[in-house]
Amino acid sequence: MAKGPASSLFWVYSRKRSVSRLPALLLNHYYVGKPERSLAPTYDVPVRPFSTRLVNPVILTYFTSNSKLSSWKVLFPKLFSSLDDSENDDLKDNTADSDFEYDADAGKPFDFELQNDDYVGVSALYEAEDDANDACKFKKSGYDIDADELPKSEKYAQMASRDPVDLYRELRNAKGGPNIDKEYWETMQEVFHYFASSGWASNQALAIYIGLSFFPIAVHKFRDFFIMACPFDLANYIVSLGPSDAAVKFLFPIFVEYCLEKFPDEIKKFQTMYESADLRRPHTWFPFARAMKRKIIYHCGPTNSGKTYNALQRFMGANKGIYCSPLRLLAVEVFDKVNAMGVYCSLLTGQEKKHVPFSSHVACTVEMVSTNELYDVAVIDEIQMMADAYRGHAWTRALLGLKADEIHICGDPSVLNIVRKICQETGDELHEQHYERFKPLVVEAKTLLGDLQNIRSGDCVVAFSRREIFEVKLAIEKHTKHRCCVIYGSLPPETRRQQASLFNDQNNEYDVLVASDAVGMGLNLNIRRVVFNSLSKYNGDKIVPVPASQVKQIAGRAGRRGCIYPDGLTTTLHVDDLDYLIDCLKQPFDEVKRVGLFPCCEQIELFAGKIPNLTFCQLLEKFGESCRLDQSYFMCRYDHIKKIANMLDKVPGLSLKDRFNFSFAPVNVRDPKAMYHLLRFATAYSQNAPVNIAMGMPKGCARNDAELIDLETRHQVLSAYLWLSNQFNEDNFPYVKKVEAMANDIAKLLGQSLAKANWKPESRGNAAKGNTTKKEGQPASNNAVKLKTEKNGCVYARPQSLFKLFNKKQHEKSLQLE
Ligand SMILES: Nc1ncnc2c1ncn2[C@@H]1O[C@H](COP(=O)(O)OP(=O)(O)OP(=O)(O)O)[C@@H](O)[C@H]1O
Repeated sequence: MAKGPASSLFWVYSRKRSVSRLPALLLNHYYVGKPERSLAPTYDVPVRPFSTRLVNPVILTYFTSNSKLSSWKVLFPKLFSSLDDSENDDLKDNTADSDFEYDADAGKPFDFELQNDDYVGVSALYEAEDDANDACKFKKSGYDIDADELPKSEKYAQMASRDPVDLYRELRNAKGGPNIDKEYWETMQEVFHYFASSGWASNQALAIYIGLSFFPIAVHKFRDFFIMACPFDLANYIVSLGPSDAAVKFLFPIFVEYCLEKFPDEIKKFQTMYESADLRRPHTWFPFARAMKRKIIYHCGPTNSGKTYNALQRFMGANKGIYCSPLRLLAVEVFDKVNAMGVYCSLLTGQEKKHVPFSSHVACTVEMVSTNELYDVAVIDEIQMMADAYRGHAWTRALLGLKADEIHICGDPSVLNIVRKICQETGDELHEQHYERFKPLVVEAKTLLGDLQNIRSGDCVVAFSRREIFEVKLAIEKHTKHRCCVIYGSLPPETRRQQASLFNDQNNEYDVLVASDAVGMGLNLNIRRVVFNSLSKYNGDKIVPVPASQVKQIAGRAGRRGCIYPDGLTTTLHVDDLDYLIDCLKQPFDEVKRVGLFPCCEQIELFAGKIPNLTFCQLLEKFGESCRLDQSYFMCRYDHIKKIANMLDKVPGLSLKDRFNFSFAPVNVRDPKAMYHLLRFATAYSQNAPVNIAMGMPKGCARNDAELIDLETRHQVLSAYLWLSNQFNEDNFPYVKKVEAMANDIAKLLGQSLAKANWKPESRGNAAKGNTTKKEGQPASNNAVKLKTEKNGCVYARPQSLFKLFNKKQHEKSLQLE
């Protein structure tokens, strides 16, 4: 039986005799103040401890914040409990029943923590009442005061302090229809609507195994029950609170009582699910690594400080080593470099396996790392990616599971503290080596004054969308003598490398690089100055400022040691962005509090065994809803995986493991063509037929943006084929050689197309529909002019300086205080 607060809760609940221990446990948990671990994964809403700060704090806040009532600072909070009278009596006395193994602290007087924001509504309510000062007449034990004689505030105070169990019992035993008028009824509806959408309440409900998906249904039923049975004074009080956090916190313990009684089956079901979706203590998943005494060396510093270089020295000197890379591109670079230095090294990425005879070393992408093999030295590059919302789990798994005597991890300081914590749990010995940048990065205050004609040789212009990248390239090539290379995420690694070499080579006309954030990692480039075209980007939802850590990482690419421009410069295109850039560079690294995890296939299989008859997509969803995590971890986002899983639900004959593997295939889920091919592959595989590629080669270079996007998609499909051939039995994927050749040819075509690209870019959606707005040969000049107009027309949402924002907030606060 798991020992989390939630499980202990259920344990007491499910034991008939000890039902009345429930409040004691809740109380203790609150009293201790810091739960050992979070109850469930919550992605946006911070996980709060389950507590009894539910009813009484409303009144307590009032009492404790009122100097006249200071004698009420220490109170016995009323507990909420089961409905068994005999057992409740024990609690009402606040005396511990030794049979029930009460915690010694249960029922002791304590100060409630004040959470002013939460209770603002109620405090304001009290303040509005002149007669509030008389509240000290009210005694907690004095329920015998005639309620009708009390001023309104006292009535509310009395109501707020009532035992939720008593209240629930009254409601349950109430006879007849609702006692409230229409206006009240509407406000009550709003209150329950607020309750149903409260992240706090849904999180707290997990403690009694009311899952997130069942929570709204439970609230709905509770609402119907409550409104039908609600007496006037109670309705009056709820209406006075209105749809507010105070109302939620008042209602919640009554809701708990209601759920415990009404939904035992649902609770039991969710408990079973909950217990099989256990992602706590992930370090124990790797017993062999735990049996080793590993030495972890954290190479900690900013970009271009020599971290990876030093780690690779140890890697090359080892008898057997593994290098784990964040990108395929970087794995290939290390593979080439190490072999060139005479150390036999194989390559292992999702798409390619290159076995070098007699090799004792391997360069792989971090997802491909083996936790079965034993190594002398392992290197995990860019360890801060542990916090990545999508891929973080791969780094976490590598750090926890690698069987290596010595593990070198390279990265910025953002994850230093959490790595320290993890090492304490794993028992590994941690050594820290701190680094400084070889040469400081200099910010050019002049900027480009909004004019791309101020671009110079060796500049890298960074833009955060494919569209912007091509617009900038077009403008530069139109208005200056410079030629541009291009690097962005959806280009194949081979093309990115080709573009990087073209830019690095001093003997050609390509002297400017236009790139997305993909330039921030992995490529050694001869960049003299990084120029930010903009500092906002679309995050799939809205336009947001580029995070400071990313700005640092990208700016840090300027002036790398060993390149022809060792002094790094950075600036912005527009003067208005300069403050934000400077702020970002000045900021210390944000400390990462949680790192990513994702269940392995076996964990999902185990979970599936508990709740049969669900599709794979539903299984993933349920797992995400019900899984438990320690405080240092979050479950990685899996919306893209779910999209593929959802599509494949229509393909019969695939095992759960097949579905799991297919769902991780590296395709852009927003690209319908790529998704279509993936579906085709899965269908053929499910029928045990040879999976064919069914895709021809394009005749030549792309002549417009739609054709360029088409090339990118084709490469992606080929890449997915190769990836799948490595996950499944190769017999099912018999065209690997052909596909490899096609992928190489397309990567080359892409390179050639980029060199010629002088057309106006389109969005992927338009291109996919074949909706080309620009025909071949259309003059580029109009586009460049349009580009300027768009810029002036505020298409770009400029991020504000963080310090300015901070000062503004401070100013607003002081005004509010005044
Ligand atoms: N001691 C050294 N001798 C020669 N070259 C070095 C040395 N240390 C680092 N370099 C070179 O400096 C450049 C930056 O080093 P490295 O890649 O190790 O930095 P980093 O801190 O890991 O940066 P990033 O995180 O951006 O990769 C590389 O080209 C590397 O080869």
